[in-house]
Amino acid sequence: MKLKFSKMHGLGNDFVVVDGVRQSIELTPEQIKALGDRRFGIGFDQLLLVSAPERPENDFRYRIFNNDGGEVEQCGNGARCFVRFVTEQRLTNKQSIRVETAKGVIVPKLDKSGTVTVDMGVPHFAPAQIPFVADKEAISYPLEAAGRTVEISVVSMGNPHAVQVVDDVATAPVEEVGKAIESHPRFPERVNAGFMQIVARNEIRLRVYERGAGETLACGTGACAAVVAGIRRGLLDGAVTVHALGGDLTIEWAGEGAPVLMTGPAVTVFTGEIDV
Ligand SMILES: N[C@@H](CCC[C@H](N)C(=O)O)C(=O)O
Repeated sequence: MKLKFSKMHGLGNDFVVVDGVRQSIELTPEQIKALGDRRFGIGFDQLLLVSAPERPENDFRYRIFNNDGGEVEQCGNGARCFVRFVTEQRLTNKQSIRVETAKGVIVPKLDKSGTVTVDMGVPHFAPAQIPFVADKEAISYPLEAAGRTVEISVVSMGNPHAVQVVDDVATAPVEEVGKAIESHPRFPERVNAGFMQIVARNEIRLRVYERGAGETLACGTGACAAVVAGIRRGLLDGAVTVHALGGDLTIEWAGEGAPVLMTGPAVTVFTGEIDV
């Protein structure tokens, strides 16, 4: 089968985006893993499969796969690339698009400047909703990982996040500790591990060791989770610039029960066709 795709990125978090509206596509986890190989395949952090919605009031459905082949619930940078993709491919001319994900509908909007703002939905904190093994809900929890005790906040942005505050992201042991947290037994569905440095009440630096992909240059849901965790810990105010390795995002959150808004760029690098 010939598969047409676009190679895209959001701040260097890179994607292969596939049109499942006009092509009929079923990919196995092994095929996704092979396509994701940076030497023998195309290479990407996540593959996004765009298809027709299940419910008529929505515009599209999109499914997200990590480069280890596993399907996940949500992807912030991917949501922005999704909007640019359906616009560039002329699958819609709407500016505000309702898209079904594995964890509900999100509503990204393409701004006139070319950036995309996404309503990423309401964050959740109850251990069962992450899922995270804990006796009761708390703002933060001590966790043993890679021979140290770290203090993490847990946040579900549809997908699971564990965020810790560090003095300096440049020297934080992201690979070692991130890997240990990602597959820690207290996270039965694994987790994305965020390392956040507070620069000011409206500015952070962030690195994320992503579940199923390793450290990426940026993680949209990770940025949302970090800002929400920082606000709940009393360290940040409601609108924050997040400096990721690949560039900046703006994250806004009005507090408990409110949705998180994420604004940032989405770029098409090239289009192609590959045999699968
Ligand atoms: N890069 C993403 C998140 C992708 C999914 C994540 N690795 C998971 O397993 O939950 C983003 O921009 O949010």
